[in-house]
Amino acid sequence: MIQVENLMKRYGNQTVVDHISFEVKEREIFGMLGPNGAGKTTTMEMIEGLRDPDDGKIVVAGVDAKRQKKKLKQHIGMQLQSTSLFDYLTVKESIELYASFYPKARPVKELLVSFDLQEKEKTWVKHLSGGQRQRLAIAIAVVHDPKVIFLDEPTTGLDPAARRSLWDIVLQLREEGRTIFLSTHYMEEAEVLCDRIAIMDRGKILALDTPRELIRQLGTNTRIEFPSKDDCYDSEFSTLAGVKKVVRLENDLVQLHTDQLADTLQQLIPLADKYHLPLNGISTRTATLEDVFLEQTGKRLS
Ligand SMILES: Nc1ncnc2c1ncn2[C@@H]1O[C@H](COP(=O)(O)OP(=O)(O)OP(=O)(O)O)[C@@H](O)[C@H]1O
Repeated sequence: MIQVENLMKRYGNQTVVDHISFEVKEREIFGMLGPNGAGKTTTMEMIEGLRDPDDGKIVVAGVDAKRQKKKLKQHIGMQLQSTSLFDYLTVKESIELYASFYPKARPVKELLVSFDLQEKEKTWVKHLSGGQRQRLAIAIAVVHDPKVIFLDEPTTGLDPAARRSLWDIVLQLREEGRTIFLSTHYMEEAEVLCDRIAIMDRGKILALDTPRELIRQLGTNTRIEFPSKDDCYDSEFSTLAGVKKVVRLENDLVQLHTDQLADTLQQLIPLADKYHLPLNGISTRTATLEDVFLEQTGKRLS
């Protein structure tokens, strides 16, 4: 549904999107995960025809995004980081306004129901909660029934309940047969929603696959973390059963990557006893996309 080849964008002498290529399949939720400034918005807005690339090819639903911008608009819906809404229009009036921009639009009532905004139809935009505002922004993005929807960090700033309710909406959009391109810096969001994820940092795609496969490629499935001020015991940690890697984190934390959690812990406790190492605050967890990100970039996403 989307093909991107060798896409590049420069601002001054900074290359913010560095020759990236990828494809998004039909009816897929495709996520771009990366920290602030990674180049996600720039990439998304080039695909949407809002920014001109310096190089590369973009085809969306068979339309050349660089040359056929008018045609492109019929096929795509966008929720930008700052979708313009008018404070003193009601929810219903806002949808009607955006619907009037297109020759054919979905019935307003249907959108109010789909986005759980019936009770707010007469409420001014100014008085909506963050979650309701985002739901309205997405309702407006799909008012012309587009095949492809772009959501730029749709849940940033929302509380957990509003975030989950928005996830349901995104899943529903896919159920309706749409293709969704989403950017986020929340790993959980990427893990829950996305069929495939591109991990982006400094303008480059570092890894691209399903969340499950990205985690599987790490090789070890469990992380043990505990405070450890200096690295003099790290070589001993690396000999513990199951430990494949010892990583020093910021804040005097050490992380053991293991595929035999119970065995590692069984050997770690006597070792800590022997050297009087406090294991206060020790935690164990299954590997996540955060670990994939750490592995790829050497830094934490959150
Ligand atoms: N119009 C512009 N002029 C100059 N530099 C820009 C412009 N837009 C973005 N940049 C720079 O390009 C880089 C990538 O920005 P971009 O907004 O695409 O990243 P992002 O991954 O979407 O981050 P965020 O999550 O903060 O939106 C940043 O260093 C940013 O400062």
